[in-house]
Amino acid sequence: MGVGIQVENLNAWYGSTHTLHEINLELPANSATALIGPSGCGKSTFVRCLNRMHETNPIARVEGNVRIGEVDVYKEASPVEIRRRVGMVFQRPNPFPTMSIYDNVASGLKLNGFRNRKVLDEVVERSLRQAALWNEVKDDLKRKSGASLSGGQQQRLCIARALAVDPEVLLMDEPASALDPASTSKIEDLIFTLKDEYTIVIVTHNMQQAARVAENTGFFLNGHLVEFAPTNTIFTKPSDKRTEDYITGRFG
Ligand SMILES: Nc1ncnc2c1ncn2[C@@H]1O[C@H](COP(=O)(O)OP(=O)(O)OP(=O)(O)O)[C@@H](O)[C@H]1O
Repeated sequence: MGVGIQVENLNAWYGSTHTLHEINLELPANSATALIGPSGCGKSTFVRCLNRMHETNPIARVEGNVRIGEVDVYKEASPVEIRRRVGMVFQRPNPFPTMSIYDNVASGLKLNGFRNRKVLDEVVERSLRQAALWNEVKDDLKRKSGASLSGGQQQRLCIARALAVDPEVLLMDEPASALDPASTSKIEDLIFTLKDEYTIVIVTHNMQQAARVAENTGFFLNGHLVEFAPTNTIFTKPSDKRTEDYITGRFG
């Protein structure tokens, strides 16, 4: 099941550059939230703070509180534990190129010491079905490598890999921006069905995509969260002039 995310007074830096300023936000469980805003406004930095990826950069720093369900991300859990609970999918599909499709999906479990073949088989099938890829790859699971799939299939493989460790939250940083329209549409359909079981945060430059998949949308500008509201409100009656200027294409 997905869990809610609470963010309080979140600030982030790269070196001495203050990149995120006092972000306060509550993301409901089992829903999709879209994050929009012009390039460089801090969307990726924000999602990377949710699963402690930000701190993998030696010059990066975070202050503030993030709760994923009941867990205080920065005080009560290790980065490894948080990254198991909070899966991530990136703009460019990044399957392990030399591993088979099967091993790509099973990699997280194997890393955690799972060896039971039957359990692994079940998890691989379930994850590939959830990612709507099973039917396309089931006959070549151990024969084909992750890199031999099309871009759209690779991205669904990465989604399957993220789901295999049973996360509660799925962060998707522009997951469809490198894909063609048909593959994009598959990813959007997937987001729609995955919401039943996971809480989803999706960074997107595509406002139609935000409108199609997300219940709520947050608009970032220069490291500030300008507005957070039901997606329909953001696109039809934004309360801040800057949001209106952005969605009507006056800047960005
Ligand atoms: N590794 C890094 N080191 C230093 N500064 C960084 C790093 N990554 C991002 N930044 C800076 O932090 C700010 C926010 O970047 P971020 O990637 O979070 O924005 P974004 O809204 O996701 O942009 P885009 O839509 O182009 O992906 C930018 O000014 C960027 O230059």
